[in-house]
Amino acid sequence: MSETIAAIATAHGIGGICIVRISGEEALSIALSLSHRSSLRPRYATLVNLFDASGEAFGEAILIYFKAPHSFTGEDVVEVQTHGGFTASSLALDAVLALGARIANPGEFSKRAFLNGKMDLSKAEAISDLINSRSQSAAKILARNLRGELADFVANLRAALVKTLAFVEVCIDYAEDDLPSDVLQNSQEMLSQNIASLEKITRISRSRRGLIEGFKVAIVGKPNVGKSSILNSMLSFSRAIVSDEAGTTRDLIEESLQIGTHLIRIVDTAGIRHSGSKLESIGISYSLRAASEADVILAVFDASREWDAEDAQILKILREQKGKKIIYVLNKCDLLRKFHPSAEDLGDDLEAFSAKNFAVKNPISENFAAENLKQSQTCDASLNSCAQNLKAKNLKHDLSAQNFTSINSAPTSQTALANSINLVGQNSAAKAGLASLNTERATVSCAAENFTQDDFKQNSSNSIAPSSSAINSAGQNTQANSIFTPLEISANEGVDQILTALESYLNSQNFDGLMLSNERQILSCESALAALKNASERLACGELELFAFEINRAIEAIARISRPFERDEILDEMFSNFCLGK
Ligand SMILES: Nc1nc2c(c(=O)[nH]1)N(C=O)[C@@H](CNc1ccc(C(=O)N[C@@H](CCC(=O)O)C(=O)O)cc1)CN2
Ligand SMILES: Nc1nc2c(ncn2[C@@H]2O[C@H](COP(=O)(O)OP(=O)(O)OP(=O)(O)O)[C@@H](O)[C@H]2O)c(=O)[nH]1
Ligand SMILES: [Mg+2]
Repeated sequence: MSETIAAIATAHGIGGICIVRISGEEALSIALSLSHRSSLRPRYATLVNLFDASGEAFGEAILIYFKAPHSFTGEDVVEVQTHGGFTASSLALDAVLALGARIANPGEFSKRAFLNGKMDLSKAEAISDLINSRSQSAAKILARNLRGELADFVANLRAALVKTLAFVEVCIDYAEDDLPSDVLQNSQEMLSQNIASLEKITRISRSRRGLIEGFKVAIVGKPNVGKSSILNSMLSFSRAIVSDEAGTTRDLIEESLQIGTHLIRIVDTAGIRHSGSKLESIGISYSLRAASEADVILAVFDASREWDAEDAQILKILREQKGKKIIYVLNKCDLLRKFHPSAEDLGDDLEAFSAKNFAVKNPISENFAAENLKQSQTCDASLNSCAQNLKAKNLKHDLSAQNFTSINSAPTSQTALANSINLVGQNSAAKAGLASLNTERATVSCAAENFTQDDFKQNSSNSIAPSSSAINSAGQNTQANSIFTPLEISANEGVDQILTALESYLNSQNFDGLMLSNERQILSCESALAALKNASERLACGELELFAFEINRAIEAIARISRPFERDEILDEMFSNFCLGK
C-alpha cells in the first residue's frame, strides 16, 4: 500500500485561494475527519468547516474528491481549497498530516501519475517545464507536448523500429538464398526515413532551445562604442557601468528581458581589442565565448570615430560566427559622423553597411507527423508479409510488450512479432491522431527557418538596393552573416529599433512545430540516431544480428523520452526537479 501524501499545491505567497492536495488510499478518510463529514460526492465542490484534532473549527474550505482512478494521480485525491495566504493553508496541511498523511516530495504527485499510467514522461516534463517557463512562446510549445504530440512522435518511431526488427528477424530465419528480395531494401528505406526525421527534430530542437530557455543575445564590439549604454537603455535601468574610458566592462553582464512573447538573455561584453592588460584580456576571451554561444549578436560600431583596425578585427570575428543572426548597430549617430568605411574595408560585409533592409520568408514545412505516417505505411506492407511468415512457422510466444527491451540477448522472431503485434493497436490509434494533426498542420502557415546557410537561398538578392541613408529596422533572415544594414541609433534614442529587430527575428523563429523541450529528450534522440546509423551500416553489410542489436538500442533510447526501461534512476532524477505539490 502506498502512503498517502499531502502538500500545498499553490505558490507560496499572498493570494485569494490555496490548495492542499492529498493523494492516496487514506485521502478520503482524512478529508472526512478533517471536515466532520460522513461522505463526499466525487467531483463536486463541497463547502465545509475544517476541524483540528481537538475538534476545534479553524477555518472553512471547499473540498473536491476525485475518486480513483479518475484523478490527476490515478489514486484517490482530495483537494482542500482554503483561503489564501500563509496561515489558512498551513493549518489545513498540519491537520492533514496529523491525520496520517506524510508530506509529499517534490514531483511526487506527478511521479505517481506516471506510475499509474496517467501520463508519460514527455507530458510530465512538459508540466514541470511549463511551470518554470517564463515566456508565452515556451508555454505554447510545452502545451503541445502536454497534449501528447511528443508522446505520439515517440510511439510512431518506436512502432516503425519494432516493425523493422520484425522484418529482419524473419530474414535471420531464412536461408540466405530464400530471402524475400524487397525486405532488406524496405528496411533500409525505413531506416533512412527515421534517421532523417530524428536528425531534423534534434537539429530544430537544439537551434530553438532559446524558445524555452531564453534566446542569448550578445552585445559585441570594440571598446567604448557604447555597448553598456545600449544594454542599460534596453533594460531601462543602469545595470552596467558606463564611462568614456575604453575598457570599462570586464565581466560578462547578463540580464533577462521580455520582448513580445519571448524571453531573451542579453549579455554585455568587454570591448574587444588587443590589450596589454591581463585582466582586460580575460574579459575579452569571455566576450569571444559569449559571441560564439549567442543565438543573436548585436554588433556595435561607433559612428563618431573613423573606421580602424579594431573595427576590422570585429568584422573578422563576426565572419567566423557562421550561420548566426547578426544585427549591425551603428551607435552615436547623434554625433558628427566620421565612420565611413570603404568598400575595401568591408570586403564581403559591404552590404551589411550599405544595402537596404529587407525580409525573407522561407516557409519550410515541419511535418514530422507526415513522415512518420509514411514510414509506418511502408512498414505495414512489408510487415504483413513478415507476420504471415512468422505465423506460418507457428511460433508460440509471450506477448509481453517489454520483451524487445532486452539488449543482452539477441531478440528472437517471437519477441519481434509479439512486439509488432502489440504495437499495431497503438500505432493505429496514433495514426488517427496524426491524421488530425496533419490536417491541423496543413492550415498552419509555417514560419521562416534559418539554421544553415543552405536554407537561405538567394531569393533575397533582388531586393538589395544600394543606399547610404539612415535605414529602418534590422533585417530578417538573409544569407548568414551578410546583407544587413546597420541600425543607426544613439544609445539614448533608437534602441527601440533594436528591440523591434529582435522581436521580428524571434517571431520568425517561433515556428509552430513539434520540439524536444529539454536536454534529456535531445540526448535520447541523439543516441537513438547514433544507433540507427550503426544499424544502417550493419544492414548494408548483411550483419543481421548486429543490426537487430542496434535497433534495440535505438528503441531503448527513444523510449527514454516517454517510458524509460531504466525507470528508477531516471524517475528519481527527473521528478526531484519538480516543484513541491506537483
Ligand atoms: N483544482 C485543480 N486545478 C488544476 C489541476 C488540479 O489538479 N486541480 N491540474 C493539475 O495538474 C491541472 C489540470 N489537470 C488535471 C488532469 C487530470 C485530472 C483528473 O482528474 N483526471 C481524471 C479525470 C478525467 C476527466 O474527468 O476527464 C483522469 O484522468 O482519470 C485533473 C486535473 C490544472 N488545474
Ligand atoms: N554621444 C553619445 N555618446 C554615447 C552614446 N553611447 C555611448 N556613449 C558614450 O560613450 C562612452 C562609452 O560608453 P560605454 O557604454 O561605456 O561603452 P562600451 O562599449 O560599453 O565600452 P567598454 O565597456 O569599454 O567596451 C560613454 O561616455 C557613453 O556616455 C551615444 O549614442 N551617443
Ligand atoms: Mg561596457
